[in-house]
Amino acid sequence: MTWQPQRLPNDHPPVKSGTIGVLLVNLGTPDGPDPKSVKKYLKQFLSDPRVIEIPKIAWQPILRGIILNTRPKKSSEAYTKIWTDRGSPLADITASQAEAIAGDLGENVIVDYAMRYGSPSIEQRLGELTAKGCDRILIAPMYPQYCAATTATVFDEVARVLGEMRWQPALRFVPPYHDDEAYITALADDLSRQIAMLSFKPEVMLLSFHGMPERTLEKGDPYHCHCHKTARLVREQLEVRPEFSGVRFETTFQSRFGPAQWLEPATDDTLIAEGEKGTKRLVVAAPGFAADCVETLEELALEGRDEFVEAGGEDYAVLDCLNVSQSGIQMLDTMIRRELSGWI
Ligand SMILES: C=CC1=C(C)c2cc3[nH]c(cc4nc(cc5[nH]c(cc1n2)c(C)c5CCC(=O)O)C(CCC(=O)O)=C4C)c(C)c3C=C
Ligand SMILES: [Fe+2]
Ligand SMILES: [Fe+2]
Repeated sequence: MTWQPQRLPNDHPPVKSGTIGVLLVNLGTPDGPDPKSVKKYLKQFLSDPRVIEIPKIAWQPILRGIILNTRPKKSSEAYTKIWTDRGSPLADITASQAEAIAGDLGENVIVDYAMRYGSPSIEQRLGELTAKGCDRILIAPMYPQYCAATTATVFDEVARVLGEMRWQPALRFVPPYHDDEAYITALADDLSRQIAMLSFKPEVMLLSFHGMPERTLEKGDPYHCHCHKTARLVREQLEVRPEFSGVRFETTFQSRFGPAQWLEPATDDTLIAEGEKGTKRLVVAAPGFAADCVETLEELALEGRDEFVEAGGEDYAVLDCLNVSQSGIQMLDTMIRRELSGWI
């Protein structure tokens, strides 16, 4: 008997392939600013062992018994102040970033965004991309500085989702870009543009990064070093520009959480110390955030102003993150094109 090729069953499902996906991933945000939505979000976020590195058996009773009964109310007040009719600024800006780079990469590339915690989830978006035929996917964690609590947890979740797929796409990840020339130049140009628009010339510029427990540094997390390298490279580009002549640069860490020792100097303590020692004009930039969020719009812009002014400061401004600025989108486009090399 001669060999016959095996015939496919008539009901073989149609399979789509040949498309490339790009998924921008940022931290996440509640679905609404109300305490219930914030509680749901914090429960998911703060249950991640990459974020709180305390054994589950010790941490879960504290989280469920104390934190989730107190923090949602306080955080909800902060979210209420920054919420817009387009929802959470973090999700809104990340969606706009995806939209802005989508057109440039060609018809065969689908660009979308996901939130590591909350929605749209990585699971949902990976499902949608593969259903649209993306058999190659580039994941872009929107964190310039590598940190286990942010960058690594995106990888963990992508791996978990792929673990449930029969036909997995080929995957690439955008590496941390804390010292990438495209990022440093975009930051320097955008900060210069914004400084030129201020009504005052600052004496001090704080470069404020999100904090981390200090012990993560001892455990080998490169986050602290990445932040300091970004700060040095941006400062080196800025201090030779006329609009920054005489400006003193300081690097600080914000958003302390819980009783453990966090990276120092703390942004809030520094704002108070600057006001008390006679600094009158101060600006803050937050280069570690790819998009404005509750930490920049509320903690820095609102709480930070009060702290500085109550301590004796006068003029205060928080500059926008790269968001969808021309420099920011050009930088994302450059990095994503580079990481898609050979695919497009
Ligand atoms: C940019 C990098 C970030 C690191 C590093 C990071 C570490 C980290 N964060 C918490 C706890 C909270 N963070 C919260 C908000 C928040 N954090 C980041 C980024 C990093 N976090 C962003 C972009 C945001 C804003 C989200 C938004 O919806 O706008 C919050 C929630 C707000 C609040 O209650 O204050 C918490 C809590 C820990 C414990 C941690 C490191 C271990
Ligand atoms: Fe955070
Ligand atoms: Fe905060």
